[in-house]
Amino acid sequence: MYQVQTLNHISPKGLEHLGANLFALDNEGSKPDGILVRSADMHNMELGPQLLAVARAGAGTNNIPVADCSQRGIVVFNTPGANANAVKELVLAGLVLSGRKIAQGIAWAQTLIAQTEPVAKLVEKGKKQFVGPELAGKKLGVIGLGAIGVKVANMATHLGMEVLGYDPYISIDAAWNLSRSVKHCVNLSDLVNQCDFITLHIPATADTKGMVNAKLISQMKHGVRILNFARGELVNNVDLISALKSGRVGAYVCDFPCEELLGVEGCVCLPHLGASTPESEENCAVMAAQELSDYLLDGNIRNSVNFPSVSMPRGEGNRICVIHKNVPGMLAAITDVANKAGLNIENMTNKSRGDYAYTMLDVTGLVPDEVGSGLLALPDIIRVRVL
Ligand SMILES: NC(=O)C1=CN([C@@H]2O[C@H](COP(=O)(O)OP(=O)(O)OC[C@H]3O[C@@H](n4cnc5c(N)ncnc54)[C@H](O)[C@@H]3O)[C@@H](O)[C@H]2O)C=CC1
Ligand SMILES: O=C(O)C(=O)COP(=O)(O)O
Repeated sequence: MYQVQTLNHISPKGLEHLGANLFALDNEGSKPDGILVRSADMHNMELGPQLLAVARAGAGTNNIPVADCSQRGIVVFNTPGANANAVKELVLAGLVLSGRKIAQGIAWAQTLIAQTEPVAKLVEKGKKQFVGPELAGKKLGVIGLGAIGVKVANMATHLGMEVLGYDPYISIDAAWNLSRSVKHCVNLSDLVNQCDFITLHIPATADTKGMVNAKLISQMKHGVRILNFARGELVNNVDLISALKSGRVGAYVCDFPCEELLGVEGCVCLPHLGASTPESEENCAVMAAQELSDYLLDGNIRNSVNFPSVSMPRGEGNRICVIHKNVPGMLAAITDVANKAGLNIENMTNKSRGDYAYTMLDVTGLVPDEVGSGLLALPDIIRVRVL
């Protein structure tokens, strides 16, 4: 029986994939084998030595100590693309919100109730303060053309916008899915200096944190409207607020409110609603639960952010799963331990990713305890499981 701890509300449709005969679900989870998480911050959590995997029901993994997990042989999964449509639809709202002063208009309309003049008359008199531009014919810059960025870029072409995209690491899949009318920018300056609207769809990493700062803003068009449905950390808020005050930035629509942004004119804050649809919550939960189950039960790795994708159909016999450093001689050392125990290796697979690698062996014959301890005694072996 595997213990699975949920750190956030996870759609019950996903949890159904963790059958009660094999998995015990627990919110408190004193010693979980697996963790299911959305945005809960895990950086200061103590992760026990028994923890095998963390599955993020969503895209961003900056709330998880991924490097530390890698060193300890904890596999971290996410659910690529599972909430992309939900975010795309909210970006559509964000585009309109950033131009048409809808949030300000709604807030103003609410104040009319207390006035002496008829509301309809006040509306017609006051509406001119909320005039804002249309999207059609304007230039949209999409920074990051992954699961969400591609959907946003393609959608904007259907709104009659001219779309420019920037992503130096674009995947082949994403490139195939991108509309041919999206213009490819090879550097960021090229994109930011001509766009009326700019939308961010990149992960928060050491390289991207604070990337929208005074320097980048100074290269943007006067009055540019910026949308951030990616992560708050991508933007230097002090620089952004000062650009909103000077009018250099016309509007900032952001899914990540924080103290300094609230109440700033021109800033529209949403409470991290990008993925908050029943459809997306269900998609993410189902995918995360399946990834976790597949790894805990069979050792297969799919959609991990820190270990390679490795899977084999399960046959008869036992499976030995080894997480190790990506250094020469490991395969020979691992198979040597299996041979010495008299095991016949029926199938074997090995893949590496950066500093780490993963090897799975399907063997016939009972696996004696010495195999596990023998493997763990080898240098550069991080974790061994016999399933
Ligand atoms: N507001 C919300 O509720 C949600 C926010 N997100 C955020 O959006 C981000 C993107 O999500 P997905 O599109 O699903 O991820 P993804 O991994 O499919 O796409 C990210 C893209 O960013 C690109 N990229 C990385 N560094 C870059 C850089 N310096 N410049 C330009 N491009 C760069 C990558 O090559 C990749 O194509 C997530 O990491 C997460 O932080 C994701 C889902 C929901
Ligand atoms: O998937 C992501 O990166 C998100 O930001 C969504 O977060 P959530 O699952 O709604 O807490």
